[in-house]
Amino acid sequence: MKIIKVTNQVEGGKAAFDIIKNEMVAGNVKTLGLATGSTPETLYQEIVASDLDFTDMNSVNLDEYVGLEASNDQSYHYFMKKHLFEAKPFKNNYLPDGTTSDAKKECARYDQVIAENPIDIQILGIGENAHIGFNEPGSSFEGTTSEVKLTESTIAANSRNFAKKEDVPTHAYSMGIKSIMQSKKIILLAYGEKKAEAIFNSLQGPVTEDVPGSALQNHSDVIIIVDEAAAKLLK
Ligand SMILES: N[C@@H]1[C@@H](O)[C@H](O)[C@@H](COP(=O)(O)O)O[C@@H]1O
Repeated sequence: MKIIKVTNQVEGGKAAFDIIKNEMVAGNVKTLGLATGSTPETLYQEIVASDLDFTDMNSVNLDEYVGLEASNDQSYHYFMKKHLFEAKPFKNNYLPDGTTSDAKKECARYDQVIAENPIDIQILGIGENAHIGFNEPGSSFEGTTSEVKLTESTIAANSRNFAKKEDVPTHAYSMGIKSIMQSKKIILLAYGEKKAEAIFNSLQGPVTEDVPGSALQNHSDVIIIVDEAAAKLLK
């Protein structure tokens, strides 16, 4: 596990961009695993401002809220379009379909998408409770795509993006930890003091399903990009 400390989120976006660019130039990337949330926004800004071409590449996103149409401005489809896909077209962009009510079928479909598009580099943010994707504490490390019930703390944290807390969906489809761990390379980004505990527990605490991010300790190629505040509990 390599830890890169940066001064702020803009520098973090640049550091992640440089890694992705080098891997792309070396011909190592066919499929990029993407994340939502405010954390990867500066990385996406770097990509948009660059001359990198994604038209031969595929993207696979981690998750989507259940019940939100792609046109809903709170959906992760919408987020990705706005922050990346509109400016940088890919061959295919895959996300779970939040409007499908047949959860079993949708999760099987998404597992198939992941199997057909092995992820070369997976970008991750982390929740304050150390969730990755939407895999909340207690999620199995052997899990594949599933419908997840969001915890109260995740709903509270994510409510800042919604008009009111009641608008936050209670469920999401999320890629499982097993699938995340099958990515060849993982870049986890975290900024701000609110993430300090999650970063410490994930990187230096025991490896346990109570801390989803701690699964990353078992991966052979993980790069953590953190600012001082998120790194402040690390020893
Ligand atoms: N499902 C997403 C995660 O993938 C993301 O890492 C997390 C943190 O969001 P933020 O980057 O806005 O702090 O939020 C959501 O729950």
